[in-house]
Amino acid sequence: MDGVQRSIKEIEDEMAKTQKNKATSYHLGQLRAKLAKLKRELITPSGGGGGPGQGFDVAKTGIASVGFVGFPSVGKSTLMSGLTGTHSEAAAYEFTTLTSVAGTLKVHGAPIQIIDLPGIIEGAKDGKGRGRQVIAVARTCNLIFIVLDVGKPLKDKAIIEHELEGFGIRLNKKPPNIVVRKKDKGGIAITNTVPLTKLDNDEIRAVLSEYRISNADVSFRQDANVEELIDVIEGNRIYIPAIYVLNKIDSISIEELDLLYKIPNSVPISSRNWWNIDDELVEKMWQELDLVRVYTKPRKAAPDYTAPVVLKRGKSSVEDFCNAIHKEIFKQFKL
Ligand SMILES: Nc1nc2c(ncn2[C@@H]2O[C@H](COP(=O)(O)OP(=O)(O)OP(=O)(O)O)[C@@H](O)[C@H]2O)c(=O)[nH]1
Ligand SMILES: [K+]
Ligand SMILES: [Mg+2]
Repeated sequence: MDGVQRSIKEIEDEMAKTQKNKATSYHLGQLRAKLAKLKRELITPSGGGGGPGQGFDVAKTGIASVGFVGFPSVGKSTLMSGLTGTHSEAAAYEFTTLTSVAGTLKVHGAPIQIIDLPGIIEGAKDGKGRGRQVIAVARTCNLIFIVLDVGKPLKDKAIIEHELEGFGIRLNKKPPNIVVRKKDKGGIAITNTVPLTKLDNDEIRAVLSEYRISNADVSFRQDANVEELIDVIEGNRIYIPAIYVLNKIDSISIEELDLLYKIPNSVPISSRNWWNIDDELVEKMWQELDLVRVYTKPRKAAPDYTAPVVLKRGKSSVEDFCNAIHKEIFKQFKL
């Protein structure tokens, strides 16, 4: 354990033995903020070597990208090869895949980049295995498939979520509706449009002070917790949708399968037998990517339904459309 990791452990231990109440909330707020700052050091190491993304970067193609994250041998490569036709080696031993392998899947006319990645293990974000590089690629994707083996305990799910969270990725969450507006003077003014049940003023002040913010208007428009406040102050969080792909259902019973359906945002599949993939998984992927198809209609002719222009929702203005076909067209359009 290096210095940073030891400090993290000390703070976590102290937080664990500190009961939350009025008297301790300032102190707990301070500890939370200190912890977040230390974790940031872990993921952005100063000095060369081992930086995120090294040797692993994927040239982005297509309209959106989906990255596969999971423990070794859960079936990521089997699924990726089947979806895209691009060969990614699959085998019964762990760490078969050693780098990123990208392919393309066409969904409703839109080319989607599918990125197979090496398996990750607990401690990945702290530099174990190739975890950092894997997570760094995942950070750049529009959607993450968290691939799990239904034959293994589902505690894997919590471990992977923790690894991604530790790298500033927020899964299936919206950016917190909190605004911190720094000023030159005037001290701290805290306002809220909804009651705050998870945070008190002391805790908020402790966090701000830990980040050396002494003059700011802070407005809460949701019942936020301390983590969400810190996320807004840190500012480098990435909000990505995730689907839990529960693979190898061919190896379990119907009763066990019923239980799996209770996991939110999940799709049980078998990549070996190709069950539940084309209709269920690919459709769910399409929904989560939230893409918009625009059909072009030549004058005095029927719309062309074979070649839609695909845009991201919220980025589907006439300008975005023109940009998608050709940047020059938009310039002409403005005249
Ligand atoms: N029973 C069953 N086995 C599967 C399924 N999908 C993959 N496998 C097997 O699981 C093993 C691992 O598959 P891979 O596709 O290499 O898994 P991976 O997650 O890419 O593994 P790494 O690259 O090592 O992380 C292989 O022996 C596959 O044949 C499935 O749906 N059912
Ligand atoms: K494998
Ligand atoms: Mg693989």
